[in-house]
Amino acid sequence: MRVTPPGSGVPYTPVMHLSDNLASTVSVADWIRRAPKAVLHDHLDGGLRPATIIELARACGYTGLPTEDPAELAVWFRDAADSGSLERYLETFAHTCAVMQTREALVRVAAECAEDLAADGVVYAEVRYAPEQHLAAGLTLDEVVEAVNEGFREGERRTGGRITVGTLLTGMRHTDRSLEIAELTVAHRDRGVCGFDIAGGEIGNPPSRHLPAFQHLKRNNCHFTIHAGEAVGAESIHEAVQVCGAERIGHGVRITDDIAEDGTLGHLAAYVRDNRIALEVCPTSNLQTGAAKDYGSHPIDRLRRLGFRVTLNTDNRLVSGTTMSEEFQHMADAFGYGPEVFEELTVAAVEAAFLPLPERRRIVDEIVRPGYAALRSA
Ligand SMILES: O=c1[nH]cnc2c1ncn2[C@@H]1O[C@H](CO)[C@@H](O)[C@H]1O
Ligand SMILES: [Zn+2]
Repeated sequence: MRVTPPGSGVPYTPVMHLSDNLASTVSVADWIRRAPKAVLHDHLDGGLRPATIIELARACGYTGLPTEDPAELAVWFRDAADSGSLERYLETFAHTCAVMQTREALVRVAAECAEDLAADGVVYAEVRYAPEQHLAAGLTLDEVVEAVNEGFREGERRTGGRITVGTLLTGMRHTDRSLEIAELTVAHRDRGVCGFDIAGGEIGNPPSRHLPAFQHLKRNNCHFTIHAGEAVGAESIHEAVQVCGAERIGHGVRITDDIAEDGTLGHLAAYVRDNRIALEVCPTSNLQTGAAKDYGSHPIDRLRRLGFRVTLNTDNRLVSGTTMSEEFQHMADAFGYGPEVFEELTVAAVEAAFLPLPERRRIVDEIVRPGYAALRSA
């Protein structure tokens, strides 16, 4: 049997060993798509619809796109990002950011993002972007945040409330606006913004460069995560957690530098595991940037078995050519994961969400658990 998961355009031959209590009439791709999912690490500017980029480029007069054919553009992004280098991966964002400079464009991209995630079975999402990258046509930082929030509220409405989306405001590691973005996060908290992040090229830009931003967030009891342990090893994770105070780690897969072959944890790895610091793992993106060799040898499974709070994420749906369903499928193929493990990963993500505790519990108890129970009895 050959089935095509949503968004991939690539035929799959699913591994049919996911029998766990599931009626055999339900295909693997089908139950994966229907399974409730939560994504904590998804970049707004890395997940646009190709056709939208082309339309927005025409509207704003951007002539730098490599092609005006949507299918070709999707392939171009995935291939260009598939270089083994994080820096090259990040170069592709010049095209998406170029067309995300007006209020209308931001509202549209955010609304479509909510729709696309919901269509893929995502019930809770934290979507991040760097407001400083959307000022070229004259918007202010506040206007950028308001436009994106408006788009997400519109997208939630269009899906009939099937998804809840919060945003994380990202400061870029190579610029010096992180304190300003941290202040913006505090100013818009509880109004669509649930936290802060630092992203961009990791080499040469340690998180401690942005200490004043993190101190401001801490003084104001605000949540934040930091991209670390993607292109640089465990020392980057150490800074993010111990110097800056990150509650979650974006990627974090290089924590394996601090784990011996026999599974003995060094002090940093033990601290991360024992404090339940969530790792926002993005397998396909890791393959493209060279942080992992292939799905089968990706450390996600080892980390999960060692008791780390592992979550599964897309990073950039367009740039990495993926969806949550496809990430699930890759994990099913590589490690034989079935509904039990996906339920565990989804609950872990909701528990690590930057949401009030009662809201996390509501999503787990009223949406995630019942959703998986319904799948099992299908
Ligand atoms: O995996 C990643 N590692 C580091 N930075 C990233 C990654 N994915 C995207 N961005 C960066 O975050 C910005 C805001 O969304 C993007 O423009 C991109 O430069
Ligand atoms: Zn990322």
